[in-house]
Amino acid sequence: MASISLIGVSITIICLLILHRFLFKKPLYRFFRISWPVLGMVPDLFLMLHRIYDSIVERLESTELTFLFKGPWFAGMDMLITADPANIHYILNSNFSNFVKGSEFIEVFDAFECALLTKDSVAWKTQRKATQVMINHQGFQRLSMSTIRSKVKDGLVPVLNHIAEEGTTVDLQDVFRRFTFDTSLVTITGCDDPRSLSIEMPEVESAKAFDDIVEGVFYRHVKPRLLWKLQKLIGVGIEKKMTEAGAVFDRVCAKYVSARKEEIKRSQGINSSVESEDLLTSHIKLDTTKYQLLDPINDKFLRDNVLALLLAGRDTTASALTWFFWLLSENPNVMTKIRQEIDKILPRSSSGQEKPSYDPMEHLNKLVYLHAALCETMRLYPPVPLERVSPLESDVLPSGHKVEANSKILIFIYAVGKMRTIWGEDALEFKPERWNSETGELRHVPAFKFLAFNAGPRVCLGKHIAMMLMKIVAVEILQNYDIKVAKGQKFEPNTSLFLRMKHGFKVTINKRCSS
Ligand code: HEM
Repeated sequence: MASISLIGVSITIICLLILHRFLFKKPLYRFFRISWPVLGMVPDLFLMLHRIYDSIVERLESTELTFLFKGPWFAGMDMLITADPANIHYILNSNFSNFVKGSEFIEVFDAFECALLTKDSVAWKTQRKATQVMINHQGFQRLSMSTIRSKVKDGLVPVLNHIAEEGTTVDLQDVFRRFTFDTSLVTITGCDDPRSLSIEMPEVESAKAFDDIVEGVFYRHVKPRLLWKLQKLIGVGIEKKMTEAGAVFDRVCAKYVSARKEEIKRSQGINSSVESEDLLTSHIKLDTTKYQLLDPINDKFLRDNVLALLLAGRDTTASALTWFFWLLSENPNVMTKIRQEIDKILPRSSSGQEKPSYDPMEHLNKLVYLHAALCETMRLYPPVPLERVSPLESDVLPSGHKVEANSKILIFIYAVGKMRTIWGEDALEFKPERWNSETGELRHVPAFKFLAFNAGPRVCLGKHIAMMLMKIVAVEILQNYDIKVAKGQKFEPNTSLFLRMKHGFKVTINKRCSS
């Protein structure tokens, strides 16, 4: 009886709060404060959905960087949210073996079941070692560099030139997502089909399927487990879309796998020194005497890894590039400084010229201010905004918070870069200078303060390639084009696995006169 009246009181208060929000168009309070009977903090979550990231940032700042989000009773949605570098260092490094992705993470990411992303313990260690060897392989590095350059020349430049000539507006975020999709597809599968970045901007079935899977995985994170499982069972809503997308991906990937297997068969014994090698080929050729836990004979193993590598490389770099060009438009002095550095260090190239005027390996590392501006972008807008882990055994974090075995911990990467206690009073300002020393060199920043690429033993394996790709694109655009942001847009992050711009990034483009 008592609990029924508690529910009644909760519902009445929530209705009043919602009414207040709609009548006065502003929230009663700015961040999660109240855990309601039965419903936990879900009403607050609902009221602040339109500014969820900033609400969590404010709450973290007011609670010494860690707080417990309470979900509804029995929904299994309680989670400890932290942005505390001491906790993060403990979880991702000093007590790494106790913090795993966990069984619920694997359920949520079931489309990636056999991939490195979902592995823990010994299986993760073996697979990470194998993937690291493949990514560091000279053949893959060569393929990545030549693919990025050719996609700039044959994909990006013609599209930017076309937009400039037509004088129309384009969504630069969409352009970058297409660019990184096409680039990743070649370096991961060895296939250059379909090409999503062209003047026609075609809708590509596999890119759409990929988006549906990512969207579905995100909703599984925020819905009660029983609800999405039920939706999956009866095949409705986003779960239905995910199943259909999985089938598209199975079909497309089977084509890539058989093409690579054919190619390997054809080239057997012909050439032992590999000029360039995509990651799918490296997976098929995996030495199972060395990596006994891996199963390259199994097509599902290959398919899940292709999908996970696309996930790792596509939206991450596209997101960082989008926020980078927006921040430059807001900070023209930074843009001028980057252009001056490029002009000083790189020989001038004209847009899309046949041979690059610089050697990426030799010259790009010298662009320290550009490097700093990219890091500063990802500090404020980390492409992967959060990371989820689960303790194997109950533990106490350096902040004093107790965490039970199998509970959920959310490392809120988005907040880490915004905390005044971590980055100083100017934390919200875009200042690439904070990454450079007085002599202009790159300053060392502890990985647990700058988490965009994760930290500790599970740090991103594609960081070097991602930085090269972003620098090549940035140089090409800054040397040859002026980007003008279209008026009347709102710039805010969406809520997804990746930090995209919710409404896109519409710009007009002018070609710069070469001096
Ligand atoms: C700006 C671009 C990128 C950012 C911000 C980024 C960020 C991250 C983050 C935060 C993680 C940890 C994910 C987790 O454990 O849940 C991660 C892992 C990983 N990343 Fe990246 N990434 C980027 C580009 C790339 C690229 C281009 C590749 C591939 C060539 C790549 C390959 C990987 C792999 C294989 C892992 C899994 C490591 C492991 O679980 O041991 N990443 N990345």
